[in-house]
Amino acid sequence: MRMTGTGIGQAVAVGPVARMPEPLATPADVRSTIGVDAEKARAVESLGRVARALEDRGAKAGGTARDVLEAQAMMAEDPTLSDSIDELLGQGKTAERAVSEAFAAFRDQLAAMGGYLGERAADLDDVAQRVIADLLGVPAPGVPELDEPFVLVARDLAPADTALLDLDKVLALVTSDGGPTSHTAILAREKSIVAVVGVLDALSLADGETVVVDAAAGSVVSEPSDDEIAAARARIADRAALVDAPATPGALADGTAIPLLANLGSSKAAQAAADQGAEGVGLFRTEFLFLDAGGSAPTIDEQRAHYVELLEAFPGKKVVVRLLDAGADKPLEFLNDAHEENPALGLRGLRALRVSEDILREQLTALAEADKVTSADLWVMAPMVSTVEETTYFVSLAKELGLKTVGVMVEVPSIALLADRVMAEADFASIGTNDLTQYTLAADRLLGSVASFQDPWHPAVLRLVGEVGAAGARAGKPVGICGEAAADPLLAVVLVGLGATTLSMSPSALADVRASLSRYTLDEARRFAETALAASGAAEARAAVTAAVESPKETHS
Ligand SMILES: C=C(OP(=O)(O)O)C(=O)O
Ligand SMILES: [Mg+2]
Repeated sequence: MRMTGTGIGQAVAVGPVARMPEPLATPADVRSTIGVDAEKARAVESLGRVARALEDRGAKAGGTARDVLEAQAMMAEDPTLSDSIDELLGQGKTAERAVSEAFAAFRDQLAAMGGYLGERAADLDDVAQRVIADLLGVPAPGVPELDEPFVLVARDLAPADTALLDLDKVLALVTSDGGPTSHTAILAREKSIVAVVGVLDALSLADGETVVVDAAAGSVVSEPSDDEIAAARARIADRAALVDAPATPGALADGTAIPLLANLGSSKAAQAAADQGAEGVGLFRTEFLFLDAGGSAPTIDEQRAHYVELLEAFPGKKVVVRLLDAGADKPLEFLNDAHEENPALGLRGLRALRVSEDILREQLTALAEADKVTSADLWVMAPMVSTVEETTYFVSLAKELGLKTVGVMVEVPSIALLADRVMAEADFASIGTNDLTQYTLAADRLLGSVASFQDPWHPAVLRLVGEVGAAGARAGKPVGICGEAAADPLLAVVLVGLGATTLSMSPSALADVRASLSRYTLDEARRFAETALAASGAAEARAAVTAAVESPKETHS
């Protein structure tokens, strides 16, 4: 049987299923026999113990996992939750029951919000289970411990479990819940774990049965035939060879160079990206620097130190730093108004920086100073630019403050449509396909209910990319892609056919994209682009290009 979901990455795995144990039963609603104060003491101690344990696991895991686990630890000690637990204890309930009810009420509120917050509901369930297990003195539910490697099947994986998965044991992850922005998906992507999330029938898989998990196809095949297993094993061997192959510069089959760059959010990840063959950095997101600074912008000195560390990791290489993109999915208290009804259409990105121009000037100054003492080739660009006038404003300010190569992100359809005029002002453009898709299809990128619209294969998005590519070629200026679209190996070829001159992506995607580009010439890439543009929707475009790739003769006719 073939089940489908959202695949994360391109890899494939074969192995026996191991199911996550089912959650603990809801504690019975019986009256406490030890009294309110004693129950309160038990609850407080347990919540504290679980919070500390989550923090310890976070410290051990580091990176994104640490942030996720620390957020969970904070949930355990959330004052609103502890108030409702106290209230329930006051009614004579046991600590187990009060914790269960209070967390369940809060999780329902989150789930009802949908989108990013809805996907945090699973995190809350996990914290509740850990506290109840602690109160009952039983082990916390978690990943099974087996001697042989297995495919882990679960409703949804708690961040605490994903973060600490033993990658030698877990061949793949299959979950019945969770969307592309769930923590499971984010962490699986970061750790390069083969994963398919949102497989509705996943829980019908039984312990011990063999499955083929294909992330590229977003499928899970149960009871696979011998041929299917052999084909999957051959792909596993091919991928292993690919990942181990020396990281040559990105190029098409006819030798056209397409530099492959990394998307980074912290200079700490720079060395690992260089090791995975990144030829530079195509998008350095600076929001994290500002989020970590706590309540105000970091000083010029603090910023300079961070930028120097980044630039030093790429001597002689291109590094594109994006100015602070606060607002919408990345709000910052000191720059954004929390009360906007449509923050994605509000004062975000360059619009917010322009209102607080001192912050913009300080960031540009810190970058110019870091550039002076390092040998990387620093480019800077502004996020959420929607007019030619904003382009002129940003380019002239950045140049006045000493930056040499200054460009804009193309994330809003208006400037893709006026790309000629934008390219006359800017030194380069970098297309952010995540936002460009959100704005072209009018679909909030954080909202699960409209996730199906958020597909960069949509010909409307591709047509805008083509406008920018053509304008770049006419002006003789580079056009990069730095949204998730560049990490899709087949779409990457289409984007090059539309005029992209560089591609930037999370480092774990580099090997697959490099291999895919090397299979096609520029002429073929252009033909695939035409095929995609001629389709009427995202699914049709993907299917038409996949068919063209599989029967090359037709594309030549
Ligand atoms: C690269 C992009 O920026 P971010 O995902 O940080 O908004 C994008 O919008 O495609
Ligand atoms: Mg963006």
